[in-house]
Amino acid sequence: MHSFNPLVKVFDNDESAAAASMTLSNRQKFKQVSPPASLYDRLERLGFDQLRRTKRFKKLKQKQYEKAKKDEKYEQRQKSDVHYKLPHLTFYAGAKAASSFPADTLLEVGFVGRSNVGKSSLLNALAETTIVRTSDKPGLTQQLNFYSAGSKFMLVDMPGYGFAHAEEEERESWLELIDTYINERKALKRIYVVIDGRHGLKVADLEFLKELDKKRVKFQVVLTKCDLVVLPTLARRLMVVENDIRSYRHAVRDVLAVSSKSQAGINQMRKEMLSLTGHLHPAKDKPSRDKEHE
Ligand SMILES: Nc1nc2c(ncn2[C@@H]2O[C@H](COP(=O)(O)OP(=O)(O)OP(=O)(O)O)[C@@H](O)[C@H]2O)c(=O)[nH]1
Ligand SMILES: [Mg+2]
Repeated sequence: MHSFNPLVKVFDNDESAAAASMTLSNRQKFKQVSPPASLYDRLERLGFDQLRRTKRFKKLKQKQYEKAKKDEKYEQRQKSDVHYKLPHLTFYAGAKAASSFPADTLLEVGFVGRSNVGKSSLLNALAETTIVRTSDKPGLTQQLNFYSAGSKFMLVDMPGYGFAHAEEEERESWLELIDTYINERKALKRIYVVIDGRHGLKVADLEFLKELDKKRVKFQVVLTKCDLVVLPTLARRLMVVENDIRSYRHAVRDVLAVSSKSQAGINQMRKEMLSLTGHLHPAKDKPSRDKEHE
């Protein structure tokens, strides 16, 4: 007698079956991981202390967690927090075709990811600005947009991949443009692959990561919209995604967790970007009134 395989019954193509099997195994992986108290401590320091704890979490972890908080080192780390600032962001160029890419004179960091995950919002949060257009509807960014950070380096916002509602032709042309940019751009220092923290890596993401790895482009995964999950889910998500990308040779091992809405994790990401581009000059935190000015 044949054993029942729900994947064969429900899905009639390989990609859907792969998606389903990944979802199932992700769920299993999720149940299995047990984040250590030090991870909760790290997330709290990043600013995720406002996230809701579940009752189960409180029961399991609260003692360990409170102990970590009382730790002397934790107090010192809290006190040494500084506010990092990106140089003032201005729109530099937009490109619908490779022929319109500006000359690559400055180092660049690119932001890619599925539509609507929050790439453009992340640029705004990092640079403490609102100049990058965002929308609650997927597919707003339709070209490569180059933003100059105080003539020091560039942030490059890209259209989303895996956007189901765009015309097939349009989607293909966006992918081609992203592909050409990644293949040819000498100034490209790093790609940030932005993932929705509620969902983790999808099939389209894994395919994209595989391509990046083949191209030998250094990339780092960033979980965003992390304000929309509870703290134990975020901790687990981080562990699962970090495990999922272990086999990619060109992936940065640490996965970043951020929220453009609550600002959690944003300061840490700024610090890493400044360090990456050779412009890390920490300045003591200033009153918020001054933060709007360079
Ligand atoms: N709660 C929450 N919402 C967010 C966050 N980041 C972005 N959003 C919302 O998500 C929606 C999409 O944001 P965008 O920044 O336009 O997304 P995108 O990835 O640039 O989208 P495309 O340009 O279409 O590829 C907007 O409604 C944002 O307000 C976040 O960290 N938390
Ligand atoms: Mg966008």
